[in-house]
Amino acid sequence: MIQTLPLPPELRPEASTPSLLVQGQGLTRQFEVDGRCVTALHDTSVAVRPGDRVALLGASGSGKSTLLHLLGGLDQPSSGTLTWPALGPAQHLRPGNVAFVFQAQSLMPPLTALENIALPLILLGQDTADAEREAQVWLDRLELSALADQLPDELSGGQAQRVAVARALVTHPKLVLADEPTGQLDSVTAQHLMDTLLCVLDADAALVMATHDTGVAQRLNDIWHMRDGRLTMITAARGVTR
Ligand SMILES: Nc1ncnc2c1ncn2[C@@H]1O[C@H](COP(=O)(O)OP(=O)(O)OP(=O)(O)O)[C@@H](O)[C@H]1O
Repeated sequence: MIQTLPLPPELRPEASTPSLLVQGQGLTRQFEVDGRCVTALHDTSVAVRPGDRVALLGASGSGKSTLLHLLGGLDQPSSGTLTWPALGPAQHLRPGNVAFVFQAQSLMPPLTALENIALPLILLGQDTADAEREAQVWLDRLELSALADQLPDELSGGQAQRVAVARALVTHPKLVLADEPTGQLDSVTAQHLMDTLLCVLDADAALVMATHDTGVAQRLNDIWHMRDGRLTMITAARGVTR
């Protein structure tokens, strides 16, 4: 039988830590499908701190995407509380403080690689020329300079995901949520993407990444294991931590 983990002290309802990037307590998310209630996430409590590197590991349908969407404010829990103590109210999270990298095909098709990367800065009110100058710096940093003028459908899967990483990080977000970003890449390209992401991520930014790939998960510091909508175990690189 699957049991929900007991709450560590920092996640108990009375605890509130201003430095936490996101804190979820007793999160449940239910969907109605064909008149039937599907519980995608059951009574799950999590906290993410600056500098955390977390892999969210679990089978298909275990609730990884549902949890990521809640943590990034893309969706709301059916019950439970969700706060971003160090980031402010949900409506101020994106773009800027929180960024997503999805599995594939998340770039804007009519925009070039450079324009895609500049877009979050423009949405934040930056002048287009300045935003594109910063985007060019990210293209250079990720060894994508030659692809500046390419449209998304002219890029390989690995190149498109590197552009998506640059677009996510261009605002220096404090919380990066990645939903199987290597899911459609071969293993060499996947490891290259992980190398890039871990190298260019700000040290005080947190990364939470959903993956099916234990090799990818081992590159991060903590592994949150999910099963049937529950967080069943948290492990560190060298063993069970709770
Ligand atoms: N918008 C939705 N409407 C209805 N059901 C949903 C919705 N989103 C998720 N679910 C259901 O919730 C459960 C968990 O889905 P979720 O996508 O979070 O799992 P996952 O672990 O990310 O899976 P995968 O690895 O395949 O992406 C599944 O049964 C799924 O069908």
